Amino acid sequence: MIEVKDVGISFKRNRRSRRSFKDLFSSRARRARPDEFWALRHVSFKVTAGESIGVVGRNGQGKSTLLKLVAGVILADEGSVEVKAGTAPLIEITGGFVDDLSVRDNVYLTAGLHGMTRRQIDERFDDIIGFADIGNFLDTPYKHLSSGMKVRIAFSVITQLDEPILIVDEVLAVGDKAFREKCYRRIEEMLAQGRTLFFVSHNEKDLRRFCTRGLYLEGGLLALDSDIATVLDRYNADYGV
Ligand SMILES: Nc1ncnc2c1ncn2[C@@H]1O[C@H](COP(=O)(O)OP(=O)(O)OP(=O)(O)O)[C@@H](O)[C@H]1O
Repeated sequence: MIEVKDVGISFKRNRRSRRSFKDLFSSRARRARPDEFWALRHVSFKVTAGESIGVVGRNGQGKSTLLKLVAGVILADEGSVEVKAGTAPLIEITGGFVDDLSVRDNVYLTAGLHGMTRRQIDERFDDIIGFADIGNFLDTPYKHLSSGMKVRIAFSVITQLDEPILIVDEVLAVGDKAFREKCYRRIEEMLAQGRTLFFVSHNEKDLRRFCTRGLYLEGGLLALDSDIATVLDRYNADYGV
């Protein structure tokens, strides 16, 4: 379902140092500047349908970047990422929502972008809003919601999409305990339906609960790709307290 081959992506540390016009025409090697670094490099793995994968690693080791590559939000500088099915990503707190649009409009926009018709969205609208349980804020601009409310509505929408691959970054951590548990049950239901999951978390219990396989990123490299227990043991041995 997913094939990531020798993928690399580089970022600039300093946004103000622009690429010169000359750089555009020079080779990739020449373009490698001291202020560029590889957030991910030489990363390869394959995922089959129905697998649930936990991505672990310390802060800044490339976990969210990997999720964004799989979601197609960013493109690799090296190698290839092939994703043979649609993805429902919840990677940033904003959930890809537009700040100035109301909650209602954002629901229609996001679901529409994932191929749902207006009628299909109308049918699921009450379920989406009911699950999020955000009270009477349907016509409020998204930017005025609290972080927890933003995540509630974003999670609710993306889990109502029919996309086979669910991608969830740590954002759920801002939800309150009761809502998190509701989300986790929803994720379990989706796994039982055979969906594929990519999950980033710093919570070992959650990783063990949902994931069968782990990818351990260290310094942008894939340090270990194994069953989740082995990956967590290794991560704990390296950095556990
Ligand atoms: N758009 C960007 N421009 C420049 N640097 C970036 C960009 N996105 C990510 N980075 C950098 O790439 C590295 C990897 O970031 P990433 O968000 O993937 O880490 P992470 O493992 O998800 O971290 P955390 O556990 O803190 O969420 C970091 O050094 C980060 O600063």
